Amino acid sequence: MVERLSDTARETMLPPLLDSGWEQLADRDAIRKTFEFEDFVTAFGWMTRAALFAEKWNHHPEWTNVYNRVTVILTTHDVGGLSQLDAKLARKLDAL
Ligand SMILES: C[C@H](O)[C@H](O)[C@H]1CNC2=NC(N)=NC(=O)C2=N1
Repeated sequence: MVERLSDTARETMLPPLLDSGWEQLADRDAIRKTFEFEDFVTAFGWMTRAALFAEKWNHHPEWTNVYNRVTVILTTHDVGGLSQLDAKLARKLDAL
């Protein structure tokens, strides 16, 4: 059962993500990052690989793509805020 991140969990999980370019949204409990690629095909290829993990983990990003940029927002709808799954997916997106 996935749960909203506790204050203690946030203290360990969020700093590394903020260091790698994720930011917390002011108006909801979510994180956002814009990934930039060489061109549209590279961006879309990355989205395709990311989508396979999202589907495997049943945890899906809110994202938009404009040419070579993909803006990703992560939050866990089932709990109304950030959970471990968001940190896990964020780390995967950074690594892809
Ligand atoms: C029914 C289905 O398992 C849920 O809607 C899953 C699907 N993907 C999801 N993705 C995200 N980001 N948050 C969720 O709460 C979520 N829930």
